[in-house]
Amino acid sequence: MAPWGYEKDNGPAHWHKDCPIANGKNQSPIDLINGEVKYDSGLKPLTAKYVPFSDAKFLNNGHSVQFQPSAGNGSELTGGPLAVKYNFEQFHFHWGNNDTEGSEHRVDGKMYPAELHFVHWNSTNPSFKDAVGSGGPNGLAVLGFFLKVGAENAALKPITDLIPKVKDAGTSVTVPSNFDMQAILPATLTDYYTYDGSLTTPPLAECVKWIVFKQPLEVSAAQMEAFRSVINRDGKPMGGNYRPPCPLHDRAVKTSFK
Ligand SMILES: CCc1cc2c(cc1OS(N)(=O)=O)CC[C@@H]1[C@@H]2CC[C@]2(C)[C@@H](O)CC[C@@H]12
Ligand SMILES: [Zn+2]
Repeated sequence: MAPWGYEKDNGPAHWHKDCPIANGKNQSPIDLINGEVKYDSGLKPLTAKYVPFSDAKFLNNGHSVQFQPSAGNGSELTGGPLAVKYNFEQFHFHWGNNDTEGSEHRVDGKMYPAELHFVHWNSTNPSFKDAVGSGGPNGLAVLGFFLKVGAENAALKPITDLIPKVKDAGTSVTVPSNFDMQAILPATLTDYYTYDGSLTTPPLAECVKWIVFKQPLEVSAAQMEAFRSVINRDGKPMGGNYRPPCPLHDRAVKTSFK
């Protein structure tokens, strides 16, 4: 099969041919149906401690645009549904070609124009790749934030301002060392959905504790348009780089809020 993508001839409906786990029982994303989730009073807020990176790239990998430090620097995630400390690895985005589509997770069938994933790996593993392959849903912890169009997002501006420099697949740019990643996050990481799932692109490994925040972040229309100028390896707009929802099977979605 042609390398995987999001087009008609290589999109999500084809992925099972190279990745049979695509039809597994713990796949992501899912539709978060409020009538079916279960409040869990044991779910505490999460704590993300992000230290500014001295050497990080912002890159276009053909499927997304991604913030990627060259090495760990002690940035970590703890709390919530997590039993141990998780190290920050990268963040990246999924978006649509118009405001009615773009997010991977949905809420009662509603899609947001984009979704931001902060990726962390279980620190009991020697490396990120080991964590991906560690088996079971505790290898990675991914924070998902919906993006909606509204006020300009000043914390994300240093990143969205770099997008024109990574318009073409395979390009990258150095991120200024004064970029404050912590500022992207809401002050308190309280109201979220959490469930056991997978990577949302091949190899679709079922290694992710998903933590999706109820409250969307806002970005301006201009910031949304910046994403829509990015192109993929086929020279087409990258917008639409989201997988449709997968069956829940017998998983429970828990919430930290009533
Ligand atoms: C969770 C973020 C993440 C990590 C990876 C992918 C996709 C990912 O985004 S997502 N949307 O969170 O699932 C696809 C490529 C994967 C990578 C995890 C590590 C690898 C599996 C490598 O070992 C080889 C291919 C890599
Ligand atoms: Zn993602």
